[in-house]
Amino acid sequence: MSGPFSQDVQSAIDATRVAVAQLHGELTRNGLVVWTGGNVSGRVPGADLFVIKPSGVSYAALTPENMILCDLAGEVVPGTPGSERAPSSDTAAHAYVYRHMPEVGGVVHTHSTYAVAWAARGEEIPCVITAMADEFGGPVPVGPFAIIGDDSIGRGIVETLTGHRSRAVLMQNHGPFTIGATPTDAVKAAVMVEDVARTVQIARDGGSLLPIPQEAIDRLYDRYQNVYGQADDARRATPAPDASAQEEMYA
Ligand SMILES: O=C(CO)[C@@H](O)[C@H](O)COP(=O)(O)O
Repeated sequence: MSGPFSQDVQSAIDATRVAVAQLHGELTRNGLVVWTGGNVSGRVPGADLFVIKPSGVSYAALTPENMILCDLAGEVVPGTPGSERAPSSDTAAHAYVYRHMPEVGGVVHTHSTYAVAWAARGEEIPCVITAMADEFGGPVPVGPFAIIGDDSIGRGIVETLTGHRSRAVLMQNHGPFTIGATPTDAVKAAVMVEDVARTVQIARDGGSLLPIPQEAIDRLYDRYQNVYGQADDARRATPAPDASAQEEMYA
């Protein structure tokens, strides 16, 4: 798709630019990145397009106008604001996720310390606290080692998270990638995965971890996804994998 766009699509692009630019501020506010590491993208509702940050640009300099509009092949849409700059080095990975997971509206990558430490060990985060059962419905899985810049990271994310309750994957030796129904939802998952990575690490440093029975994990997850919060919460737009599929995976 190339411009000029219909008024509806242009409005959606403009709103996505604002949201994605602002959400980068959450990565720095929550201490999930240093310098120019990490990135947020958002699908443009109603169009085969997404918005992502330019590569290697200071967080303080990110604005709606310098966000970059891409098609779902990961190509920059020429002639649009920001298109003169190189997009994020993870653009191909984000594009792959949007192509293969139509329910996903936002993708986030950070280098948050504790999550990266689990990724460096290639170790999934076990589900030993209720906050994890609520948010991720089980352990946070590890994805394969993948080279930056092509489809490999995207393939690893999609292969690992398809049919999985978790909206976060720890790409081995690299770090967390999270998905969500919206860009905000994906940023929330990035904040939460660092929080649980830190807490579980501290717990394990202090002694043995106590597992939560699968049946309790299922109940906590179901309640958090379907009862907690408000009925119009964006994450409700994404149907969660059913419990039986999860049980097979954990068997
Ligand atoms: O780890 C990586 C590359 O996967 C990134 O997080 C970079 O650290 C930030 O890259 P840009 O989005 O600025 O290109």
